[in-house]
Amino acid sequence: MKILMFGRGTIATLYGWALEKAGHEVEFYVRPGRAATLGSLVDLQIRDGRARRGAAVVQHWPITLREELTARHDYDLIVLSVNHDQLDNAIGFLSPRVGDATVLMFGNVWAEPSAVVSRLPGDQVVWAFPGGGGGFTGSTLRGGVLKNIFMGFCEGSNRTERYQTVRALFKDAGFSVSEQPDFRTWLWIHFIMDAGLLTQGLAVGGQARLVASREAVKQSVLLVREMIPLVQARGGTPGRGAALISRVPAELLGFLLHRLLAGKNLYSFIMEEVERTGHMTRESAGLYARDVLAEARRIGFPMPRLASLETVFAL
Ligand SMILES: NC(=O)C1=CN([C@@H]2O[C@H](COP(=O)(O)OP(=O)(O)OC[C@H]3O[C@@H](n4cnc5c(N)ncnc54)[C@H](OP(=O)(O)O)[C@@H]3O)[C@@H](O)[C@H]2O)C=CC1
Ligand SMILES: CC(C)(CO)C(=O)C(=O)O
Repeated sequence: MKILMFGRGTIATLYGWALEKAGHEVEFYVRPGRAATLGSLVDLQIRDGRARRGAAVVQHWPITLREELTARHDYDLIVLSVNHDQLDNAIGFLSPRVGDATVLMFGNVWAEPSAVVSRLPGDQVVWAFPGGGGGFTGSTLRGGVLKNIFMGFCEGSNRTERYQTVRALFKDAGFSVSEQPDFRTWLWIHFIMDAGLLTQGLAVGGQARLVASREAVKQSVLLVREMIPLVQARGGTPGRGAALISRVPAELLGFLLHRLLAGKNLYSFIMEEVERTGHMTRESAGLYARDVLAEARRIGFPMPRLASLETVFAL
């Protein structure tokens, strides 16, 4: 398969590498003028959750950057993994250039998913979310991929041939796919979990401090708990996981989440690399809470706990 990763960001590079290793032809679209600065080599210092014990990968990886994309391209798949506030712009650029490619939406979304992709041909859009992460320092990529990725359906999308092809692409590359039928709600719940953790991280002076404190992790659970009804108010249908967050004592949830975040596992390693590389600035981390609070205010939904931390995440 011929694959275009949109941008040469963290997720695009991690999964571009994994897909190229699985035998596909992978290229990166970067903004005009960026190829020379980015260079055609990435230093990978990552861990691969598909291998035993998340084996380390240290490799100089030559990549192909493209600064141009016309509608007459021959890519089978375009992987769109940009920050949620960059989606509108990226899709505006892509919409007249999609051609016959499948577009894989592969990152955070907080707006209405069907509205986000409304300028793309609906039957060419497939939804997924990465199970990996990290960040760049210069041309060195630190982080990793978990074995699992998430896929699912938003309004108007379903188990089409294109969906099956993308699913098979990842499975054949050694990933396991966790299928979430109501992907719209899944994306929103994931987003508020990011918002809770990132906001509390900002409140205590960084994700490393958050992870070191069971109390701070518990506070992030309370933030997420407050946000779940907002997802419902927007028409989402939070399932069992969200019900657990709402009902299980925060002390216990804080304890369990703290164990996951502070434990020696690939997920906590990846989150440490996000922090260590400075991938999230104060501004980008605060964006999650700003967007959640803006939506709450837009629909008149009270969110006192989050609002009380506004000075922490305001611009
Ligand atoms: N990093 C992580 O640990 C994780 C990230 N995610 C999610 O995955 C998504 C991608 O994140 P991540 O890879 O970290 O983000 P990055 O900021 O690392 O990468 C985004 C890339 O997209 C490029 N880009 C954005 N808009 C355009 C455009 N219009 N034209 C050309 N290039 C563009 C950016 O280029 P430029 O620099 O020129 O703007 C940048 O290279 C996000 O939704 C994020 O929340 C999910 C799990 C973990
Ligand atoms: C790691 C983080 C918060 C930042 O990129 C992220 O985007 C995610 O896990 O969804």
